[in-house]
Amino acid sequence: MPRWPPLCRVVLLPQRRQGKRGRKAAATTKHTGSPPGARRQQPADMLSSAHTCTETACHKLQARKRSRRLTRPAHSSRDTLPPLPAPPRGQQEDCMRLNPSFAGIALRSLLAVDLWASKRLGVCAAEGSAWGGARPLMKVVEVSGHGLPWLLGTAYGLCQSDSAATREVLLNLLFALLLDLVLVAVVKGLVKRRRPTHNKMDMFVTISVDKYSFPSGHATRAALVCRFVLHHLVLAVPLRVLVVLWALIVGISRVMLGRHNVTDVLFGLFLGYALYSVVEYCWLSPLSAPALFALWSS
Ligand SMILES: CC(C)=CCC/C(C)=C/CC/C(C)=C/COP(=O)(O)O
Repeated sequence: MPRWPPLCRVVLLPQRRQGKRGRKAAATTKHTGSPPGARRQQPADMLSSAHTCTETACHKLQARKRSRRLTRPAHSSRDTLPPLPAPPRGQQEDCMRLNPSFAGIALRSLLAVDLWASKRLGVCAAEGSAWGGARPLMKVVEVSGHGLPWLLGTAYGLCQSDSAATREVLLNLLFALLLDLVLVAVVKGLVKRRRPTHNKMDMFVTISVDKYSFPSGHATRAALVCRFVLHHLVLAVPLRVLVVLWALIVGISRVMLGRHNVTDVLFGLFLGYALYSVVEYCWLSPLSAPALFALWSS
């Protein structure tokens, strides 16, 4: 059997069905590697045919088997060409690596920029870093957005409150904080993105999933609490501005301390903001959760 050039699919046609013109074409193809009348392949064509080359590489084995199969008599009941079988799994992965999708390239580029920017912005990651002197202050900001003080403070306020309205708001804040802890733990456990390598693991009280960084728990909490407070507390404008600034500073401090990449914080802020809408939707009141409120008033 003749050996055909690897790019040439003409070889896959059975000789007996080609006729005179077909045989001539096949002869030309054998000699030049391209069908008669076809212009010579230009560099641009080669670029655009990269996919074909990859596909051919992936199907090389299958094409050989297939051409062997085509030597059977033309009167065979299976005269028509069967579809090419899917390449084995390993070869499929090679194809994907050689032909990354636009989304894949965009995501990889975003992550590369994210890592680079996060490293540059981690100016308080250690005492010896560019802004190492500000590290103690950043750690105070860290504690201000930590889950434990917020949970303990809300629970304490709930125990002390003597008005039904305050109790309702604090009970919902407690519910929101717990929901946030669970959601962040689930996403961290699923995504399993490691914290930046320049992070010093000297954080105030952590749980097991806190070895992961996506999303930032501090950022979700800051955005959630910020929306909650702005919605349920009557505050003067300067105080409202301070609350928003606090949430932003908590987010920024996560990157400056080297705890997180920028995307962890951005997604965290988005998640916390969205979570508040869920809390509003599931708002607990003496009407929707009478047992819970009865328990508290007794
Ligand atoms: C009731 C209970 C389970 C309390 C746990 C409070 C706690 C230890 C929360 C973890 C807060 C924390 C360290 C989050 C990590 O924040 P990132 O911004 O570093 O993701």
